[in-house]
Amino acid sequence: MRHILHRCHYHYTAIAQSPSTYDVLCIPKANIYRFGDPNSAQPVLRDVNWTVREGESWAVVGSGASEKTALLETLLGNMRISPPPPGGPFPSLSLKQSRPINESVFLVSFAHRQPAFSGGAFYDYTARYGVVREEDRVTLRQSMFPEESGLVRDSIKSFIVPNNFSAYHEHEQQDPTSQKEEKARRFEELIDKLELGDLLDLPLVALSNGQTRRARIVKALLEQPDILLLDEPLTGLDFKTRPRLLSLLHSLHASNNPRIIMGLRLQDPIPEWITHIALVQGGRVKTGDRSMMLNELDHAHIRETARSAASVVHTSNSNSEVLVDMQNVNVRYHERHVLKDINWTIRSGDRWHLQGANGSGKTTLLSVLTGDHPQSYTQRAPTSALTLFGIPRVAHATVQLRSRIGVVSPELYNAWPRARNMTVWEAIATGFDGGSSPWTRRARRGRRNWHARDGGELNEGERKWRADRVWEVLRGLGPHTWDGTAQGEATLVEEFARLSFAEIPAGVQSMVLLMRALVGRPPLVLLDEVWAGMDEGMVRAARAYLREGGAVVVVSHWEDEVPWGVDDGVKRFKLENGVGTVTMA
Ligand SMILES: Nc1ncnc2c1ncn2[C@@H]1O[C@H](COP(=O)(O)OP(=O)(O)OP(=O)(O)O)[C@@H](O)[C@H]1O
Repeated sequence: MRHILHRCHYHYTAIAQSPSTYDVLCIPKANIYRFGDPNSAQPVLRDVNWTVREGESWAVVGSGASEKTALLETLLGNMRISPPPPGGPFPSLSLKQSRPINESVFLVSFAHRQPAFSGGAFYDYTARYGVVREEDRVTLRQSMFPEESGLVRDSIKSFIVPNNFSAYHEHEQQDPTSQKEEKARRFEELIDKLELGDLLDLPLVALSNGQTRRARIVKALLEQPDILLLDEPLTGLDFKTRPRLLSLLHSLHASNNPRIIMGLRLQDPIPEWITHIALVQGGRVKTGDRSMMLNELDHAHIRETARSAASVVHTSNSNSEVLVDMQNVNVRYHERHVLKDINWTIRSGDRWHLQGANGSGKTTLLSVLTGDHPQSYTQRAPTSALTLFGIPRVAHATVQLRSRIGVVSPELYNAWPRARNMTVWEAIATGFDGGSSPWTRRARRGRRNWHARDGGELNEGERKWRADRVWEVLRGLGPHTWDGTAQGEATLVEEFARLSFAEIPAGVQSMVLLMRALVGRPPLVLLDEVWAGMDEGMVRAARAYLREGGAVVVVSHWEDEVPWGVDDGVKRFKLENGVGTVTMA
């Protein structure tokens, strides 16, 4: 594609012109490097030539989450632009020069989920389901107004600018009371538009994934940035919330309050109000208006083929073994009755799509099924029953259930320890027992041996089976499968297995956690929002791989992310107002 070399227009030079000609951002023909890397190093992005003008609405679309994120990070000032844009190291030009970049440009990313806050240790995310601990009691409302809720100590209050309104609206010079009122008014409006009103007094830890994501967007908007970068904002949002959010973002963007730039995956639909697209692929950025770039996207976007691939091998029938049997299962948190008399049977070979709006109880239901939820113990006769693998839940040790149910979920991803020096191979191998280390304590002191399910060590035959199985999964889902060529399998797989888990990109970490869930050949696999952050090639490889194997439950708000079609006999379990219903596809 022919690149037009843009000249950057500063705010102060453009001010006499029509407002539509202002440049909001400008990177004029430059390479992007990580800070600390010299110009002789390999740039993260090459020959970027990109101008965003006032009035344009941009999406940054990328095939790999890491490249797309690199461009968004550049806008945040976290990458080095060489040569730098005229007037300074940052690409944002039309903004108030007096405002530091960390106040004027914000990024809220759903592609790269929050890493664990636990300094590298595995933290117990199941704590959310039990009695909420004192330190987790911060409510949604308090988190939005920390300076007023006692969460900020008096001694540091004077260092906090109540909000950024005075810096932002220099000419308005609002007094502190009207600033507060304005912030409160905006808060009410946003809470209403994103339907968070009923949740304001819940502890943050009690919010579902979709509720948390909406809350993070509100929090960022209350900080009044000039530009809000939203990376994959539709991830994990239910189908009713998506148009609401998009319409809110459109109206905010139209009034420059703030300007929105969206990060999207190649496979995501482009909202109709987006006028321009920056396509990040193979270390280069192509930019242009919507109609021109949609052609580029079609070209870049290899349509999913897995659905039409060879038909599935394993399917269930009414004689297949019952793995899970729920009879009148209920979960309550005080007056909130989240699951009401749920009846659900999962058989060997079943393919389930678990559906329901944000907050409808999907994660809660899965946590009952894995035995992580304390209320899984209270589902007993005569009122209810929870039978797992043929025996009542209460008769199972929870650790044993972990080796029989493979799980990938946002909670697991967030909680996964990253500071430890764990290789990709070891991370996958933890899947046999569902813990976070494959080795016994003694092994860590020098003699490496596998954990066994009873806490002891394994014999040689079992050790060999496990090691072979890790390599098998790596061959089935490793990097050579993501580009569809399957080239260089042996070398790629070996090199990949040796990488540090903590240092691979977020989408690749998701892929490794999927391999971990599958490695032990568990009879039941639960995949909750498993595709977040993965690029299209990974999704395609994973979907093709998942067409075989044991019973699988997929949680996704996107019908086309479910790896099976009608012909594969996929069944749907839908939660609505706490009630579950089964529908066949
Ligand atoms: N400790 C708690 N106290 C009160 N309510 C809670 C608690 N934990 C969860 N909830 C509520 O239970 C409901 C179900 O949450 P859950 O995480 O199961 O939803 P979900 O269907 O998985 O949503 P999403 O699609 O957003 O991930 C939510 O409305 C949530 O706020």
